[in-house]
Amino acid sequence: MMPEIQMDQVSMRYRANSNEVLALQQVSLTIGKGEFVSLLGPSGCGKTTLLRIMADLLEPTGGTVTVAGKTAKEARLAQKYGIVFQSPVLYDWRKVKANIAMPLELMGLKKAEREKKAMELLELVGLQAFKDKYPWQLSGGMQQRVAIARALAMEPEILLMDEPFSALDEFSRERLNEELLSIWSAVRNTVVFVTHSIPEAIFLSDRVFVLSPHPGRLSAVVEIDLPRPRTKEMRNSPEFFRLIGRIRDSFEGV
Ligand SMILES: Nc1ncnc2c1ncn2[C@@H]1O[C@H](COP(=O)(O)OP(=O)(O)OP(=O)(O)O)[C@@H](O)[C@H]1O
Repeated sequence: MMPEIQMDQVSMRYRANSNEVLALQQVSLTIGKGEFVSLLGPSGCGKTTLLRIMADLLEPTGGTVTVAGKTAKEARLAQKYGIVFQSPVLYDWRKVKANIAMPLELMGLKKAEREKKAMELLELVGLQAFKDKYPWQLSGGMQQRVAIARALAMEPEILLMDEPFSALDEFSRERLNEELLSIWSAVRNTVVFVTHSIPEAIFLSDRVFVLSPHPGRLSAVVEIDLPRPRTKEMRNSPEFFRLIGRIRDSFEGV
């Protein structure tokens, strides 16, 4: 496995007024190129902090981060990242296709190239029929698919997703999990997915990094040996329940 993201003894200490919070304590991990991993843990364990450090949106107070042999900052400047946030950050005044084409426009691509690429991305996320709608005319799940398509527009080597489906109902969320895997099977980049849902982390990932709070640290790494492609029937399999049990156990004693 070729390493894509390496974190060595990464710590993050926040200072708020006179209080200090140790959000991450000496986290070391390696994520392989083309791997799908989840960062899983209860609220406040430092998942978002860890993701932001990977993306160079936040500088750690200790430790080092290496991304594809570069520093996180170099990787950011080389546009290695696509990011999807919890609530889709879309431009309300732009139609769906124009939202997806936005990064391509900023890169100075010609109109014909932008159109072609935007249509490919719309097809990838199954939203061709909605290309001329405005974001507010779509459901929450569809908006998040637009945000995913836009994050993929620059063909990022790494896709960082911060609880992208947590605002959706359980049914939409499970469907979006399946759709995300089908998109990923076409793209096959490295994905780091933040969630506090154990079944979501299992269903999606090759490996699950379990974090525990106060201070935030890596408490377990669980290999998900379910075959791919993953199917919804797998959610009811004994293997799936065994993995849920294993991850629950790794939280105990925290
Ligand atoms: N800017 C900040 N200033 C001070 N403390 C912060 C700041 N950001 C986060 N923290 C604290 O750091 C810890 C980790 O926060 P973080 O948001 O990374 O956790 P999380 O696991 O992503 O939580 P959630 O699932 O609720 O989003 C928490 O105790 C939080 O209160």
